Amino acid sequence: MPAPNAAPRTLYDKVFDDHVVKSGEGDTLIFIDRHLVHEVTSPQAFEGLRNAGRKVRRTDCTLATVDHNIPTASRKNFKNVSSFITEGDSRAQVCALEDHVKEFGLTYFGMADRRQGIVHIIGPEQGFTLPGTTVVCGDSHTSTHGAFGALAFGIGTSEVEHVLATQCLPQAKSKNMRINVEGTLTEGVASKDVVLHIIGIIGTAGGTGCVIEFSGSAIRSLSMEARMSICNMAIEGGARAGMIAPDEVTFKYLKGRPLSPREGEEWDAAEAYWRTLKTDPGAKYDIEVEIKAEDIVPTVTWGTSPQDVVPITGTVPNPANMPESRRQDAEKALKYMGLTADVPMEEIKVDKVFFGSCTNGRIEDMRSAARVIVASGKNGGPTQCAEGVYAMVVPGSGLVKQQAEAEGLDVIFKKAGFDWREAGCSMCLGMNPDQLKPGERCASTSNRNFEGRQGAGGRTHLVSPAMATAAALTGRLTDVRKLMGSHVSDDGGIKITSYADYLEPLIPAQAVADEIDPAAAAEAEKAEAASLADAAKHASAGMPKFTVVKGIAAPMWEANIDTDKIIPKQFLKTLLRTGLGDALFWPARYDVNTGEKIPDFVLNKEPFTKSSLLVCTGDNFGCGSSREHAPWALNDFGIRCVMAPSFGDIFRNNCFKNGMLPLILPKEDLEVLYKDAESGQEITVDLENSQVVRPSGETIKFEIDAFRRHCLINGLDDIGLTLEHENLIVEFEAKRTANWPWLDGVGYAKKGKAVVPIRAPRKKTDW
Ligand SMILES: CC(C)[C@H](C(=O)O)[C@@H](O)C(=O)O
Ligand code: SF4
Repeated sequence: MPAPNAAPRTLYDKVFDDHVVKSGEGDTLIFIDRHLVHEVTSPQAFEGLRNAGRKVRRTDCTLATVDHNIPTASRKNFKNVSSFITEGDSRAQVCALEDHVKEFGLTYFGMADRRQGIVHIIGPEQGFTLPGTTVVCGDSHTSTHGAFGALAFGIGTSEVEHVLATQCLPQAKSKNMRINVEGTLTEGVASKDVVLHIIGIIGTAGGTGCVIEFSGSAIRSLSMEARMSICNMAIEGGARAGMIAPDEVTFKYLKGRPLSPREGEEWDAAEAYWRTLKTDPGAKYDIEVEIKAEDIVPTVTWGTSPQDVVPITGTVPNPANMPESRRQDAEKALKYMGLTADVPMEEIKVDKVFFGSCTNGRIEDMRSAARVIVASGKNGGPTQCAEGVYAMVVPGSGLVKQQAEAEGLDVIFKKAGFDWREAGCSMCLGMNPDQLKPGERCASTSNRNFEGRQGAGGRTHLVSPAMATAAALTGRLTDVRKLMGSHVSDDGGIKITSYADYLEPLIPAQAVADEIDPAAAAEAEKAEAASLADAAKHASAGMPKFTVVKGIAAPMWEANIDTDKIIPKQFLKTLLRTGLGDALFWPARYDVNTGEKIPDFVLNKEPFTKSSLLVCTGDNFGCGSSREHAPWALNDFGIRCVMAPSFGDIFRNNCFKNGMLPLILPKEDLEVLYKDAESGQEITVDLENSQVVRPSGETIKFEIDAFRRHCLINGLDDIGLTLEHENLIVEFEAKRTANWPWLDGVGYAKKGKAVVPIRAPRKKTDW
């Protein structure tokens, strides 16, 4: 592709430019190459599609699986979802996805398919994720796929519907940020330690509004799996996406995957394009961070935000030594975590160990953990889980599990007393039965240590797979290097197999294409085009309008109010967009033991029970998960506008999609409005005149993107607006087929046809 402009560009600029369907006023409309779908964030999207009489535009570029809700117990006796999942809401959500994939003709890796697993594990595993592609999913950790040089980001449910209907998304261009890690990582330091260290430095809001490119010799030295762990947590650094330029390591990983370009001419063309995907010399980054690999040691979190990190060799931080702005948050975190300042981290005892998640549920993670068990034995250290510690290993996909079993890793784990489970998200967020009890402390290889994340009242310490294993063996947070001793770089004698032995080819495209009658296919394409053109005519004002909102404003001061806090996991199992108001801020609003309202919490106090605005002086409101349930819950409570110094990117987008206003204001103005809010007097947010009116009548002017403002004031439905550009989308698709033919779902069936799931070769599903 010729570069649209001659100035040196970053990797992000290049991938963005190559996907522009339409630029001009407002956001740029970009084409989406790959859409991953899971059961939690899709039911309302499919419902919206059905109600509007729309179809899934590109079934060949869409892949669905179930991961969040499913039990990780043995599937030996699995017959179907209805009989296997006993918890009603979880079952309903999984069954809903099964119905939707049938209705809309999507490729689906269900529980009886060994390729089922966490969305962010199966995409790369299948070669669905490719360099230079745009990848989205209704899930914040979509950033994982950026490890391939893809532009991959999480979206909310309204955007899921948008992509299903149009295969496009309106996107604002993010800023370019580079994090350069130079040098050699020292023994016993994993990529998880690198990313925890980075987040400790930049903070959870450090990457807000940016796409981070991770570069430098230390990053280049990492395997694809280790790179994925880094990009996975770019979202914890507040970034829209994380990216790493593709190189030989990437190409080697992708060769032979079921959905990778086919070897020969197609592969060669793809590789030639991929080699152009690197930042040009002289390209400018808006923010640059330099990190020395040698400074990184095994790292662990102590608090309730992923930025609360400390070297394992350190002590629990003392809020008294922190800057004033962080003190209150730190005291609250220590209280929640049940920790005392200045205690050595290695003295902290754990009750549980969780091994898995989209951060660290891959085969290399399993190997590194198994190696610790073997090395500890060789050193005369413990080889069994410490007394009273329950440790679970949850592979990220059925194929990871199968490969680990072929390598004998399951035996090493089981002998050491670990529980060997089936694939899924599991205790990473506990939407299934795998949860911590109140007060329980867990060393976890996952990515979020928010309050209540792994279970109400549970306490999470984020660590690498090796560190999690060390904690399981000793019963406390432990510097894994002590257990490894001289065996720190030893392979532990573990038999390594090739992933290729566990991948099965999908139904060859030709086999399915042959079955299609060309006349019928042409007819179907015509009908599809007509239906899309018809849908375009219905570009409508379908959203509630936002003009002027006058009302009580709830004051809040905390920084990093994440979407888990706004609406925790147990309320994500709904199939509706409504009815979540009572659950808003559930962990802070209700007593975890009695379920009674906490009188001190602002929304439980008069007059704030009737708030229609929220003023937050803390940064990064709505960070974390992509759950659109957060704005839905605020909306259902009656809150139409949140004012804060900064927002999590996905949350902010989700607000706009629901006719709500996430308003960024300077801290000084927010301090003033906070006091007004505290007084219980009404504040007016006047979008028509771009001003906030204080109770005194004094006005505070604000700026907001003109196009967003126009859409909010007129209640314009984004999908309808995109469908008005049907001709441009068709044009882009034709160009895409000509330039990047491997993206047209080649490994799947012909465009518009779903792949028939591969049958399990044996009856039992316990692979
Ligand atoms: C359920 C989903 C919306 C959520 C996310 O976006 O991250 C989940 O995967 C999580 O990790 O909290
Ligand atoms: S972060 Fe956890 S819950 Fe979210 S997708 Fe990854 S494994 Fe699943």
